Amino acid sequence: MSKFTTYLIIGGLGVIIYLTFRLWNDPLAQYPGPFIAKFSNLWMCYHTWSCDLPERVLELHQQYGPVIRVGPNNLDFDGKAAIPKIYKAGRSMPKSDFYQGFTAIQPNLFGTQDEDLHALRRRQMAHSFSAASLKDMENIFDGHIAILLQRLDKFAESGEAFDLKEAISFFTYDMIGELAFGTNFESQKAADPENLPPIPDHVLLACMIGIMSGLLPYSKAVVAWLPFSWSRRLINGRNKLRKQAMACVDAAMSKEDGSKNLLTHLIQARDPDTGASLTKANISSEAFGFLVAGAHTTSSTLTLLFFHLFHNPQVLKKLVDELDSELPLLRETGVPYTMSLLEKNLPYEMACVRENFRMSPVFTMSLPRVVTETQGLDIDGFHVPSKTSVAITNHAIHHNPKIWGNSHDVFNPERWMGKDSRDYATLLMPFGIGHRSCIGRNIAMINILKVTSTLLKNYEFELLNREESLEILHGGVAEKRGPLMCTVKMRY
Ligand code: HEM
Repeated sequence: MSKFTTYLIIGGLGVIIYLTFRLWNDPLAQYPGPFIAKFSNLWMCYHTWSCDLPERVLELHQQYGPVIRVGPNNLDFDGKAAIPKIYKAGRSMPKSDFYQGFTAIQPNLFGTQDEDLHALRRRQMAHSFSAASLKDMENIFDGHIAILLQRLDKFAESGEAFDLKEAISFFTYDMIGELAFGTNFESQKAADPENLPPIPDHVLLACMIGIMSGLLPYSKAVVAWLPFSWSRRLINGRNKLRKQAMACVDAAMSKEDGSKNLLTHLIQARDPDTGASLTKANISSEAFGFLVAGAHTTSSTLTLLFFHLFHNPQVLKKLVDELDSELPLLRETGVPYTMSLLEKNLPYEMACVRENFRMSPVFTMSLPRVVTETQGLDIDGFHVPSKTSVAITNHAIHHNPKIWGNSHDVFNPERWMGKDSRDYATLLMPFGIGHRSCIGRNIAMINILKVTSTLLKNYEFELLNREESLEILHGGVAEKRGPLMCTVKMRY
């Protein structure tokens, strides 16, 4: 027998012994799911890479019920009783190793598993994200919206068809870039997709590494050395983004021009107990986190909202009627609507925004937490052993027919106008839930409300392809597949 055959037999025996051991010694054996998930995270990895993981998770819940097994140590729930157990238990349910995949400079507010560090950073940053502080930065939002309006005016004058998804992406990257780094990426001006930071690639890479951390202890190092063009593309994208972030922070720290944005707030942030400030590496990793967590999420949400509105003409008409009766003509003032005006009274617009978050949440990666109680934890009537990773996939709970009825796949803002809307709101988790939920929620809402109101008040959009059905790529942060091609006319 050749040496190679001997090694092959020994390797094969090793695999058989491992699999048998896992099957006999499997604390999650009772939970249904794909067979391969009993042994490995490859099922999750494959579907993350295919950008359809949330849809496969939804199908499994429809087949097996409220809890499914998606990895050797991973359960996914889709019932309302699971929400407080997983996301409102504070420090007793910390983030899992999945989040290690997101560290590009240092662990930041989003990715850190250290609850003390998280609490300190959240205290240091809370003020900059408050509604009052954002009012001081309203000029940043308005400046970039004004450029978006100029671009749309040109399309209206020429009658040329254009990609609204791309126009929104340029706007959002410039806007969040200026908030996070005090730098205008000028992608609206360049109108070149090559200028956009490679955030979707970074997020996809982070999710793949995060999922593999349960499979390979050194997954980050391993991915860096894989000889495939796709892994090289993702790694290069991350390196480019990291360099860009650090250069912007260097420039902003040396300029001190009195401008107010999230970066200048980070530079001034102090530990309330010790007075210590953040180091340059701390600041870079937080600003990097803002761009990654805030730009693609906001632009995707806006694109999906417009897609749903344009494909539901009755809803669109009702919304435009509300804007016409509640808001003054914009061209008389010359600047986008102020937050104080929009906050006032646009219940139907808010219902449309909520329904879009329900139908098409964009932060659709799994948000796993670890059970730390030594005796395990009962979640929605199921006993979960200690150290298990548990999550709720927001796409799956948002489409659970037991909660939303059989019309869960219909875009129907009316469901947010009725008496059940308060209960529904507790089940909507586009921004996560609990102490690790989105700190940038106010920024996202300001953008969404300002852009939606301003664009629909000023323009009438015509889709190039009315028959197009919605396909979503779930690469960690979801986006509509392909462009959203339109023509546009001025309304007045
Ligand atoms: C529509 C837009 C947005 C959506 C859907 C969204 C969604 C989310 C979700 C689901 C989480 C929780 C993740 C988890 O539990 O692991 C989160 C956290 C976070 N988001 Fe957002 N986000 C949006 C916009 C923003 C913006 C504009 C910023 C900043 C400029 C931002 C910064 C963050 C940060 C720093 C965290 C970590 C918070 C913590 O752990 O304390 N997000 N976001």
